[in-house]
Amino acid sequence: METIQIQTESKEYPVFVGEGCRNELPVFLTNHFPDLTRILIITDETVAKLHLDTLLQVLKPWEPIIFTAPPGEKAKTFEVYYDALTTALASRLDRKSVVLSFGGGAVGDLTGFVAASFMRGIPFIQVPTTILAHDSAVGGKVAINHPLGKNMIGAFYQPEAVFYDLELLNTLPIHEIRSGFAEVIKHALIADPHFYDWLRLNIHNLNAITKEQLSGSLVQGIKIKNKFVSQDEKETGIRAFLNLGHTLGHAIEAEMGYGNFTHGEAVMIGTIFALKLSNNLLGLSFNISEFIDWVTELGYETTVPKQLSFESLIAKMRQDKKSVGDAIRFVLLEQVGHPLLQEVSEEVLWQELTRF
Ligand SMILES: NC(=O)c1ccc[n+]([C@@H]2O[C@H](COP(=O)([O-])OP(=O)(O)OC[C@H]3O[C@@H](n4cnc5c(N)ncnc54)[C@H](O)[C@@H]3O)[C@@H](O)[C@H]2O)c1
Ligand SMILES: O=C(O)C(=O)C[C@@H](O)[C@H](O)[C@H](O)COP(=O)(O)O
Ligand SMILES: [Zn+2]
Repeated sequence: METIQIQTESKEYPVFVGEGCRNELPVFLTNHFPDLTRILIITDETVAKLHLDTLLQVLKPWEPIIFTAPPGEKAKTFEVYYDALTTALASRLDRKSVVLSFGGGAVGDLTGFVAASFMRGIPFIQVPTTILAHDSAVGGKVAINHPLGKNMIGAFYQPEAVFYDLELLNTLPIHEIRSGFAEVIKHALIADPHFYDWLRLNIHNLNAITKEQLSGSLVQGIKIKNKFVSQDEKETGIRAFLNLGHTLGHAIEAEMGYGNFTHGEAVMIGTIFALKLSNNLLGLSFNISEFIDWVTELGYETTVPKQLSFESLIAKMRQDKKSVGDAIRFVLLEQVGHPLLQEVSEEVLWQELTRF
């Protein structure tokens, strides 16, 4: 088992990564929460069916309360958030209780926001079950969606610990592996040219990725995320670089209807778009066609879905959290490993979308 220590301004906490690391939960709970009253597990229907028994075996002495959300982005609605809070209240959670997220990024984002807002904040622990969650379970961005924009209602609220048990990833379908791996590629592009080259040379089939390749990629992704989050917890500066591919990616997710396009697959299209902008506006010399060939081999879509209009995508991008006034800002690359945040005019966006 590997431990990565996350050090933010508001909290320091461990991320345990390894097969079977869920078994360390009881010792952690006993040591860190001697007065623990109740545990509320927030999960989703799919994860509950596949893995909840395994977790309950470990947490048996605490007789946890369970709230089961619908799978995927449907977990990140105001209604589900409200229902989860109702369960917390009806089950008489108090400030000595712990909320535990058991699922992917959607469940994690929901759970974190429940924990952040219940009684103005009670502790929470992340037990992620997707590849994507190497990103979402770390760093404390918690949120639900609004029809007008992704993750628009939320908080910065760090977990007490992350138990990333890689055994739980074995049941992921290929499109979720692909979605999660897009954030691994993003982490490499913004921070680590050697890691990026290694990925491009070694990863050609996401169905056949070895355990060592996967755990190595996830650990490296978490370390890169930590580098940004530890210096800029609340995204006043460099944390925004973790948003490479997300300006267009979030607009695609919202316009397609949340859950109809996976987060990572939308981010990959957004990343290709940002790389093209970087080549055209910053003189980045990046071989886009080679990149597109590689990610096509991995099964990613590489263009904006035909049914989406540029007007509506640009309107959504205007509402992105990185926008200042009406100015849309993109994370671009000067080089692999050297990101920057740059305003891109709507006129340029329109031109680039037209030839994308
Ligand atoms: N907070 C952050 O920093 C951050 C970072 C990246 C993404 N996100 C958010 O995370 C979400 C996407 O994350 P995700 O893809 O993990 O989300 P998810 O929770 O929607 O999981 C994806 C799907 O996989 C299923 N699933 C989960 N674990 C499984 C398992 N072990 N086996 C089989 N199926 C399983 C889920 O039921 C769901 O249908 C988005 O809402 C995105 O905005 C947040
Ligand atoms: O942690 C961050 O910061 C990120 O930007 C990570 C992203 O992968 C993630 O999708 C995040 O939820 C996006 O944040 P948002 O502020 O653009 O909603
Ligand atoms: Zn993301």
